[in-house]
Amino acid sequence: MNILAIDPGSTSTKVGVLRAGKLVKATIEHPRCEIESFHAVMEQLDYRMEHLVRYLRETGAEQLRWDAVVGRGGLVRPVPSGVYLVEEPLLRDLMRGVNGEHAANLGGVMAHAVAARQGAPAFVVDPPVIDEMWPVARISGMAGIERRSMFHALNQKAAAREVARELGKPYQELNLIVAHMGGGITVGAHRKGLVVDVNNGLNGDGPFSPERTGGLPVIGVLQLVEQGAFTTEQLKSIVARKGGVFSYLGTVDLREAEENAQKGDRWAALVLEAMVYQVAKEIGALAAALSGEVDGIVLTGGLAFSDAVVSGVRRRVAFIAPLFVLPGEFEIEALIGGASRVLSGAEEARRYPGGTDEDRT
Ligand SMILES: Nc1ncnc2c1ncn2[C@@H]1O[C@H](COP(=O)(O)OP(=O)(O)O)[C@@H](O)[C@H]1O
Ligand SMILES: CCCC(=O)OP(=O)(O)O
Repeated sequence: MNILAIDPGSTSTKVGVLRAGKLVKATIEHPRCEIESFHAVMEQLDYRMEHLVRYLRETGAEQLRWDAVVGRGGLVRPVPSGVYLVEEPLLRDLMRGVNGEHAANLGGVMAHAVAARQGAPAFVVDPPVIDEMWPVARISGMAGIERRSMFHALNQKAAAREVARELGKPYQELNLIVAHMGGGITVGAHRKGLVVDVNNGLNGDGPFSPERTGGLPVIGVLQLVEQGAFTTEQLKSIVARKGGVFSYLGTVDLREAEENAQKGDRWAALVLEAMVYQVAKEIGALAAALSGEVDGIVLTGGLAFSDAVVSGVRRRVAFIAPLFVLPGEFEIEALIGGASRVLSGAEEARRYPGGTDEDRT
């Protein structure tokens, strides 16, 4: 089988080519200044496609006949976990960004563009909006504002399934707490195969991260608006891209922040300790949500490469359950895996619902 996987991130496009059973992965980096010259995510489509096509040409993959092309799913309407065929309603919702702007919206659109040239199917797998939250987790504390499922679903599910394999049990029989710790951080309670509670990774919820604020004291935010310190657009950008470690230390690179802390920068050390503390608190909260019935805690994402982060979280949560550390992310493998399961008939591709405005929540 030949499968192409496309995983657009904020400043890179990760690519996976499965060819004769062998997976080759690559990261196409996009300089921040080039990305920032676009106003909207979808305006980057031609730019990202040019880079992708050049990569495929240079690696000799342009000539391949794809059995499927699979992209990271975006911020579409809430859907159950699974592999989705990219058809008109899904394509339209990705392009409109019905649930928000994010580079991931480009994944399914790019996959469709490549696949359509050859009449191959295009898929997305476990988009960030998959919604398995139980009703009690949806109540926010204010009528009219609902907590919504928006998280690193693809990597969290892949990491959880990997730990289930290690434990020799089906994912559907385990209770796991998975912390994806990258530029953004989401922590999910996986109860018997369903993510029943998770912080919204983009809208200001949960722990702060290298580039996101996480949950903030609401009155403090309102005061900033009243004082005219920021427009709402600026605040949204801080919440999603320029908050967290960046707002305190001026970098989103944890290695740089750790180096400064090791050289004696006590403020940097305190900020990093606070991030670790908030991750541990989130894990503890979800342990309570699962009534203490936790088979394992999984740490994944780029920050799981950091000994200081892992040992800091371990120190505070080891009493709950055994810790599994899977540094980095497995999104390309999860995309290829999803497409392979559909092509081999092990799983049926799901159809994204019709997509009329009336349907939308
Ligand atoms: N070896 C490492 N030690 C500490 N931090 C690391 C290491 N490798 C990557 N990181 C940090 O992980 C974060 C990026 O994680 P990643 O999962 O790649 O995020 P994303 O996919 O969200 O961009 C950055 O803050 C980066 O500095
Ligand atoms: C939480 C939704 C997905 C997301 O935020 O991904 P990145 O952290 O890779 O931007």
